[in-house]
Amino acid sequence: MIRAARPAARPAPLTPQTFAAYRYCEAVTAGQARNFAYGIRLLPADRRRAMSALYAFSRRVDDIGDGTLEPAAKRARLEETRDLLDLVRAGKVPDDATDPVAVALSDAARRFPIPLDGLDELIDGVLMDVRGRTYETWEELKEYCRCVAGAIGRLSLGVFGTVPDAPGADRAPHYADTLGLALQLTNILRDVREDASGGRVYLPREELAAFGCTGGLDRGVPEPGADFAGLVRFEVRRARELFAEGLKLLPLLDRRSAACTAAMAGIYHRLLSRIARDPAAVLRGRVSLPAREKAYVALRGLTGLDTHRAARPAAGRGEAR
Ligand SMILES: CC(C)=CCC/C(C)=C/CC/C(C)=C/COP(=O)(O)OP(=O)(O)O
Repeated sequence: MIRAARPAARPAPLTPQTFAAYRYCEAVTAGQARNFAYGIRLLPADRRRAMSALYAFSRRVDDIGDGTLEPAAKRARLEETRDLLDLVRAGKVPDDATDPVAVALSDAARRFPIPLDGLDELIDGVLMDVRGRTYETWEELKEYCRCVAGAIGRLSLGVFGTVPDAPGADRAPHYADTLGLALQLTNILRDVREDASGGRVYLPREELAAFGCTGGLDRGVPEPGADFAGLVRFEVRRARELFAEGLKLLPLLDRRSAACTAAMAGIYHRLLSRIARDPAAVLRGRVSLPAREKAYVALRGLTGLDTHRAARPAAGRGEAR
């Protein structure tokens, strides 16, 4: 079980090489984490660095999956990444190794009880993508979401820790995992058209069929008679339930980790509300929040305000349901 928010012993100072490696990971995070960077920025330096290392490693895995290589080459690259992870886990990456992501992740894993097996799960999830797996039911899709997002929640919790003697702290991994599911389902709704045009359909086949949405999403034009808005509202309801459960994590975290989590979740929760108000928007393009709104949500994360709103049931907020 994860307990202390900080390692007990006074941490060793960073070597120049690990400092440079973290700088690289922080640049990747600042440049590419359009949403999550807002939360990560709220953490104290040691946790911010560790989260950047996790982000940079995850980004690499994701980029292999989303890239243009042939499936066999993608699988080979993913297995190479797994081999690198084994070296990190075994403590066999020296500070002067050439790969800054491996150096930073190794240092982070020495400082925090990060359950690195979560990164194996991420690789497994991306392998499902590469193999073109589709999902018949929510139960099946949930397994995929657990690998690619629930695992990120559990890895993050390793960096955050829980406050000492918090009642119910043993539930923290479950809440972190569930918050990851909420984020991933939101992501799947947001990217439904882009993914469909790349030949990837994540939403459960039986649910697509129940709403008559069996084709046309790649062109942004559901088939005649399809109830696309109904499908989206159904998935939004599910995502909101996952948010409500996952956000029970917040009282178990210290203020800065709670702020980071609240900012990440708050931004995605607002994205979900936008999608709920106008389901067809996801067929027209990528739904996103303006930078100033993300900054505002992050600020509210620091005060706990947005999180409480996200954790409340959504009834009566004037959105299509
Ligand atoms: C406890 C805790 C911190 C839980 C959170 C777990 C977490 C951060 C999961 C990430 C999953 C996700 C939706 C990734 C999308 O990345 P992307 O690069 O597609 O995102 P973007 O396009 O929105 O920037």
